[in-house]
Amino acid sequence: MIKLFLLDLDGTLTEDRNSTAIDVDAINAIRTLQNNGIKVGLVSGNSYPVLRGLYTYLNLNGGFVAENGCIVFFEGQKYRVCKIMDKNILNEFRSLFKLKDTWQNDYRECDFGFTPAILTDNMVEWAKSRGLYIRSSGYAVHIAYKPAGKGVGVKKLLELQGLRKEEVAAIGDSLTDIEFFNEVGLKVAVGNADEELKSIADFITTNKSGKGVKEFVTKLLRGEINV
Ligand SMILES: O=C(O)COP(=O)(O)O
Ligand SMILES: [Mg+2]
Repeated sequence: MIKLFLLDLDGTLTEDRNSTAIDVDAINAIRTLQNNGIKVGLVSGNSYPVLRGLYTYLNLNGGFVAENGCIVFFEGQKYRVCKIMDKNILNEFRSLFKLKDTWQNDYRECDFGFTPAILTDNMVEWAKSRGLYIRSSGYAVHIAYKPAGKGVGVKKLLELQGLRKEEVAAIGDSLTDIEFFNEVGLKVAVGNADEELKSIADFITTNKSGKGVKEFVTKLLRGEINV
């Protein structure tokens, strides 16, 4: 039985990929889910303050994971599970690749985002040589010290709640959700997700992003998803 539903934010809870408008139907759907006793949480590459605010105002109860796995929040407590980023590494990345800092970098500790969200082979090589995690969410290129990635944060969040993988469902859109999916029992990709994520999903929604969230939640509550 699913006890916790974890959602990616950008491209999943929004109206579309590349949009930051949260889909109101998706909000209503997750509220109904919580009212039916299933906890709801967020797992995102966004910074801690952004997610803390959103989590509060969406009135969620299943905790959240910020900074692509590096920061975990549950029941009033914040946990940092990755190494703090070295400013020299950020400066090296900036000078080598000329990407733009995302506005949330002022509020980050471990995982930093840059735009445009296009990952090149040179960036991957550089990250490898520095022992860094690097991925594009479709919104930004993210770098952090390894071990990082949404999986490390999700693992911690499940431990804090005493939940088994099989009791948790996840929904996402991008390659940053691969590690997230590896830590849960039921993996759902929105209809417009990256092909690689779809290839490891148990369920792919017909609809894109937020409308896909609504579609999955409706099916789950009707008992139409076999878990
Ligand atoms: O922070 C980003 O770049 C994307 O965030 P997401 O993990 O919510 O899709
Ligand atoms: Mg996303």
